[in-house]
Amino acid sequence: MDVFGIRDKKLSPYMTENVHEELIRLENLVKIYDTGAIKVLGLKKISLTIRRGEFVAIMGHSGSGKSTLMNILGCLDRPTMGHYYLDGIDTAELDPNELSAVRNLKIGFVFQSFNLISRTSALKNVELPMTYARIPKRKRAERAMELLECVGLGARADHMPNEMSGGQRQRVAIARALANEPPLILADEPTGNLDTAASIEIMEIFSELHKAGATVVVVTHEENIAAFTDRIIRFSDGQIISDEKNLNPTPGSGVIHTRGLYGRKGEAVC
Ligand SMILES: Nc1ncnc2c1ncn2[C@@H]1O[C@H](COP(=O)(O)OP(=O)(O)OP(=O)(O)O)[C@@H](O)[C@H]1O
Repeated sequence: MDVFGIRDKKLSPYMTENVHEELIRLENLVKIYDTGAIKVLGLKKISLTIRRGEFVAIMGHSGSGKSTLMNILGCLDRPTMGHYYLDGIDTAELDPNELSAVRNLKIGFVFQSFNLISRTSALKNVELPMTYARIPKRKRAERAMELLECVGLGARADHMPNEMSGGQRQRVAIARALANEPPLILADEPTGNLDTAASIEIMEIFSELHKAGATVVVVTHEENIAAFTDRIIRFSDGQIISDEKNLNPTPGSGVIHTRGLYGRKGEAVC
């Protein structure tokens, strides 16, 4: 199987072939944690489809299975049973190298704790995924600068993470997540370490990215954060207990300049 050229090591970040309407398809997904003495069911036969361009919140109490799901969606862990198709690819068929290549090209991660590299400038942090994708140095720097400008941090490109506020760090992390134009943005409690104003700012960026065509999946505990999304999926005890459209999402401010930020190849609507 040729996973969109990964076997050929053609790791172009701007690949848009294999565009599948269903970006995520989970079929009877089961995750069992085998701790030796006992087996814990993390996910119980989850079936779910997320279409390209959706903006989705995953909610649920502690222990409901959100992190387990995010780890599988992010190709960081494998299901015990069932299938996870990402952009039409059955991730179960990939070897570890292919899986990490898929991760780098198809998924942009945003974490609660930002996960920026300290003592490394904002610009270099954003460049990093492009280094793994073998983008030439000049192009990397250009694109990283463009992304930082889009999230309003052009003037901070040389700053280190510890010279920035939490909200600014998370904006750098979002710029980094977008570096390879991944079709999927996975954000795990992205506002968990932020105050209300910064949280709103971050959700407005996601909202604008969604309008620009990105598929964004956000795990959150907070109703006002989930309110920005178009679809809220609630988990309890490893199962989906509700999956509802949010007909009146909190709007983005529109001040974030996403034109050219995402989907320059026409995959997304800018
Ligand atoms: N590594 C592990 N080993 C054993 N059991 C685990 C492991 N990780 C998760 N679990 C169990 O799987 C279930 C789902 O846990 P998960 O971490 O996915 O929940 P969560 O909704 O993300 O919780 P939180 O909001 O607290 O992060 C829980 O019963 C948990 O105890």
